Amino acid sequence: MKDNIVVEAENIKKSFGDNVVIKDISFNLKELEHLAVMGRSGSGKSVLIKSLVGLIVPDSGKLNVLGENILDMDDDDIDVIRRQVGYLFQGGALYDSMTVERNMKFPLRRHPDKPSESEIKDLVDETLENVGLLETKKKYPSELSGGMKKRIALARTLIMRPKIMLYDEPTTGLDMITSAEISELILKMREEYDISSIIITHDVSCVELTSDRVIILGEGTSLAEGTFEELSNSEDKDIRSYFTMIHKKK
Ligand SMILES: Nc1ncnc2c1ncn2[C@@H]1O[C@H](COP(=O)(O)OP(=O)(O)OP(=O)(O)O)[C@@H](O)[C@H]1O
Repeated sequence: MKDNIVVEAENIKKSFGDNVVIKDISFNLKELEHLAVMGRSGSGKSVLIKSLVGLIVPDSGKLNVLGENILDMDDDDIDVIRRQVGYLFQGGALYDSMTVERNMKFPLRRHPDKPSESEIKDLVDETLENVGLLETKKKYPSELSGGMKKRIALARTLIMRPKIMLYDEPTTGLDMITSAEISELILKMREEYDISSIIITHDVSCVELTSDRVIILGEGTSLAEGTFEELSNSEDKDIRSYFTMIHKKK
């Protein structure tokens, strides 16, 4: 991990009408760091990471992503940042009517370098190879298992070579072995592509395997911050409880 800070959030606040979701949250993400974000359903985890790519605009606070204050940006400038931040959505939805290959090519239309056909083919092949699924290129999503779909969705995000990855519950709905494989893949992708990541998850094993640091959100704020070791052995039983079976599933 390096000391450069790639995300800096200070005193973020966000309400939807009367629903105060984020009262006051500050955190940062260092280059090559893996930060896990835990918290009960509805604690604002997704709202927080959506605000990093301009999908949700906080009511107040400071938000720097890759050195840019994204709250002061117009849509075109946010788009430049967005291309460098990969977002693996909860459903990780692939287009069912397209083969894996076409799904992979889809985001490249927005690639600023406008790669040639042969460069696109190389990018698709290399990225699929890296998630171990080159052989699925001509298949449709309906022919793939849940774990495979997740890998392809990840590959499709990685094809843009993001500097930051935002994972929204990457292992939800997968069995324990497949979940562990996805966690391993998250680690491998950091090595391969020098990515810093924020990983929202309820999966304690995923936190243990992937994270350098953990924050727990609750009551609109950060309830605790530390390593997996520190928080899972916390003296505060409420904090420890996030690492027990009760919180493994929603
Ligand atoms: N676009 C929106 N408009 C209105 N309310 C919203 C919007 N997005 C989120 N919320 C509200 O913000 C709260 C937090 O939602 P969020 O999805 O961030 O929770 P979460 O911690 O990610 O939960 P989960 O673990 O279930 O995914 C919820 O009460 C939700 O209804």
